[in-house]
Amino acid sequence: MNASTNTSMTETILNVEHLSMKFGGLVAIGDLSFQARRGEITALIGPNGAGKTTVFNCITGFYKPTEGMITLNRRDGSTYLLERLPNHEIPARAKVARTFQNIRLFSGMTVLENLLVAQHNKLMKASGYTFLGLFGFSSYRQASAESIELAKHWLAKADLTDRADDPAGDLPYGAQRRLEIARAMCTGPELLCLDEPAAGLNPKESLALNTLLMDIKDNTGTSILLIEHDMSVVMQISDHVVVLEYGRKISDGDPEAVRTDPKVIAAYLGVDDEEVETVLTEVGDEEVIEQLDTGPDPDHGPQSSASMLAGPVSDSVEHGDEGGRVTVSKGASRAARVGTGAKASTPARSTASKAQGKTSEAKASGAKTAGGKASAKSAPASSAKASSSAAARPKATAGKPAAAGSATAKSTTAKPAAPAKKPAGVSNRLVAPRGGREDDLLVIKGIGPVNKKKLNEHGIFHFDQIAAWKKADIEAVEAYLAFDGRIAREDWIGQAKALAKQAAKAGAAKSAASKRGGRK
Ligand SMILES: Nc1ncnc2c1ncn2[C@@H]1O[C@H](COP(=O)(O)OP(=O)(O)OP(=O)(O)O)[C@@H](O)[C@H]1O
Repeated sequence: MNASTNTSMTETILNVEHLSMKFGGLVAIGDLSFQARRGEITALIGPNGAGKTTVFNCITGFYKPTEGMITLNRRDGSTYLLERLPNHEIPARAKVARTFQNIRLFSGMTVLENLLVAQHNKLMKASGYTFLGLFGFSSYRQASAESIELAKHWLAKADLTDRADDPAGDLPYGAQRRLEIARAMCTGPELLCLDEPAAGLNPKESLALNTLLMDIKDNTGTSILLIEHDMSVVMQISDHVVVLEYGRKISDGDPEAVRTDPKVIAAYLGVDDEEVETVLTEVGDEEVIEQLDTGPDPDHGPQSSASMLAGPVSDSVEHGDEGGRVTVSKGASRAARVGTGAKASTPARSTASKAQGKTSEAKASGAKTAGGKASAKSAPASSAKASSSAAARPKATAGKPAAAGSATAKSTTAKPAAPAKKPAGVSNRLVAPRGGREDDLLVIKGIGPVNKKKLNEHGIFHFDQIAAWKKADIEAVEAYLAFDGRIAREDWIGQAKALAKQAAKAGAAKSAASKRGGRK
């Protein structure tokens, strides 16, 4: 048994130290350290491919990390090194439970049965792992009654009592998410790991989720580690936020500190476009605004990557030679670009122009990244380490040139880059709204005023235009919106199809009515 008493660590439930995870040549997580405190909600955020799920998979034993240590301190003082525990022992012994990005319920079983199945281990133990349970062995009967009570308790907490006898698969999406969490809670976890619990939820369902998570936090003592893209959830309920970019930590602190951290804003981590603008205005940091306001780089256009945020295809993360430290290519990180404090308008372009050569090299070698995720290609020897000094806040250096010797500082004196190529446009763009009247794109969840403005600027005014987008259109649009994958994640096309259908129906009804009116 690798459990030992450790009283000094009682405030920290989870201690991740120098965690690295490589998949072949790809470094999904590089030298990551952070802590989660007992009784708190810790959020792990970052753009697609930042390594969040990989961290979860290491904590819950699905992956054995390449390097590093993950220590779980239980309330009774025992300590478990999770990377050494067989994965099936992590829930039972270390008391870590998790949910997945894709709901994994027994959809044919009832809601109540799902909660009872979760307690199978406890019941098996009570039966002495024999058939005695069938004959009403008293310890089994007691455990069985307790299991039902616990299931009922979590049914009520998740607001699912009325649906107890319905098949889990019949529940609305938001209720299924809550059921998954209730099921995990029936195992009595000390640490609950939730992978994007708010994904696909409508605002009402999101609110119900927040309520459930706050209830868990306030009344059970279970600590929560949360991966989430929905910033309203993160900012409202988290005590502590850790931000990843390309497998490395770029920020760590309370929600307000992280929200206004220029490195985070620069990386657009999990923050909606609208929110970025609000934050920048609140922060009032013109230098950061200027640095970000350079428009999509040609290297970040749809040809090389689906997102201007994803970095050129050749941008990479790799292990350095000394001490197994991980280096991140400068061009890969928007956060690092801000961190140099280099003057506005030149850094992004200059870095982009430097990256141009690498991009074509990557293309030639066929090193493509799916959905803008980090590629496994080696960074050049000159790539700067993404050290905390490189990531110093630009406010501290406002108005000053970047530190001598910094890669980006040099780039500020470079000749201006060639004019940017325009990213390929959307196939069905219009010069102006049809009949001079545009649809209210703001009713599509995920499109806020900033995105709407950008869409309009790119000739998109109507639901049916969005409904008709194909893969290439989505890539073209994502080149000027923040975040890879948001169109699919928020199902803009599905929403637009439904709205276009409604609008067509309303239009048909109106013209029928006017015809009838004309005949009278
Ligand atoms: N089993 C695997 N084999 C190879 N590469 C993997 C594997 N799992 C993850 N990766 C890669 O590791 C990187 C990090 O992926 P991960 O899923 O952890 O990111 P994430 O931050 O959770 O992204 P998302 O928000 O899209 O879920 C990605 O480049 C991904 O392609």
